[in-house]
Amino acid sequence: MQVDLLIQARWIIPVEPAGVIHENHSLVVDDGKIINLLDTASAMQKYQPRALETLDQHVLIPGLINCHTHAAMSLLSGIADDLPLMDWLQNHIWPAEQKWVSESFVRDGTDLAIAEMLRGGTTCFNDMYFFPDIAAQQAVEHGIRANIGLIVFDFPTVWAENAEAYLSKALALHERLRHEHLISTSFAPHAPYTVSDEPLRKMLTFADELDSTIHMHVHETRHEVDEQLQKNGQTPLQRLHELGLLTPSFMAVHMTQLSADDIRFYAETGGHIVHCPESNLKLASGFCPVAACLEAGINVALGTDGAASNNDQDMLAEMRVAALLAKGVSGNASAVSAMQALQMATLNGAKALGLDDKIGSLLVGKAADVVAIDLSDVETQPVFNPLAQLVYAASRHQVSDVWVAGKRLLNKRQLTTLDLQDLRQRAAVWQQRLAGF
Ligand SMILES: CSC[C@H]1O[C@@H](n2cnc3c(O)ncnc32)[C@H](O)[C@@H]1O
Ligand SMILES: [Zn+2]
Repeated sequence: MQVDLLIQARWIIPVEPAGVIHENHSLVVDDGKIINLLDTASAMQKYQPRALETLDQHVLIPGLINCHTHAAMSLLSGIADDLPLMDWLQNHIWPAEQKWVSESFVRDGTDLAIAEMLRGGTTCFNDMYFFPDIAAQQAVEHGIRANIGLIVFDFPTVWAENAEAYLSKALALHERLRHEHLISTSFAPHAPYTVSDEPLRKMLTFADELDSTIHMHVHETRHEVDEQLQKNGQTPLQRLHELGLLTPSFMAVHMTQLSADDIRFYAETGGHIVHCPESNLKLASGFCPVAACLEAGINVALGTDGAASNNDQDMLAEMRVAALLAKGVSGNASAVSAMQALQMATLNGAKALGLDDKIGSLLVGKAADVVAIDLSDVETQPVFNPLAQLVYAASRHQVSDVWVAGKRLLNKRQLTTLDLQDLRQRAAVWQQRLAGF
């Protein structure tokens, strides 16, 4: 039988079923989808591939899903470091965004982030930023999968002048992107402290009508919770629940401030958590009690956050930090195993985005969003356990090949849809512009 692509790999970790590691198996791809996963000897008998890839020192995994970022902020990496969230945001980032963020900024910044993400094995990103139309356009142009945030604030920014305008732009953009096969959308109200009740209620009506997910920063810092408690006598989570936002369509990003009661209650809502351990550590915001959340049955995905608070878009690193931090925080070396960390970076992200029928694992029938990592480097030898080497030792420089919907976007470390020299030049222009800021 003729097929588009056959990838022979030394190891394949499909993520579903959990815990399985195949050795000397092949992934068979046709028309952008996985059509079989079987031992290589049988695969070679059964299929005549139009393209054959032999990766005999590599581990194959599902594409990593960066479930929370602000891609274009890659152009702001390093402009304000070593500060707590509100100082960083109000005194540095928001003034810079107000002055510099434009369509061309978002185009160049998103391209930079897409290149970094693809070179690090990320095949899908969940974005929340100004000019989301441009982020979507760049994702389509470069062939990466993206969930685009239809942003909502309650004050004027470079994207819209008031809540009404954010919502009408959101609806128009959702309509425009509806038929893009690599693109989905979420409503993305920035945070409980930047959007008041009325626009949240309106947004929820639209989200219900369109059966849309919602993506929001929640309980990021102690300050956020204390300030809202003082103002309204409610925590942000209690307020969002009263407004009806907390459902299985809700992604709460950060969630570093959670009591045992909060965890129990949030688990009952069916909402998802997006854990961003590196950004939380760098801003000293705290940490999400991931082991307890998973134990309570909450789906926890992983994100990098923007490169201005991380300062990279490296999901392999995020996985490792998530596993190590969970062990440290819980005092339990078994908390967040290597397998759980990989699930958080793949299948759990797909579940949070409502895309687990399409991506997140290497099950037959899903899209061929696939990443190969070369474990032959001395740094990852010997390979007693490819999963442990992947999570605890491998670096993103070992990501050799990446496919999205069967299209090869990284070929032996070379990007196929982006030019590094051009990216460097565009980044340099923005660096000069912003230098005096
Ligand atoms: C709605 S556009 C995104 C908006 O969010 C800002 N931002 C980036 N990182 C964080 C964070 O960790 N918490 C809160 N807000 C953040 C970004 O600068 C944009 O203004
Ligand atoms: Zn964020």
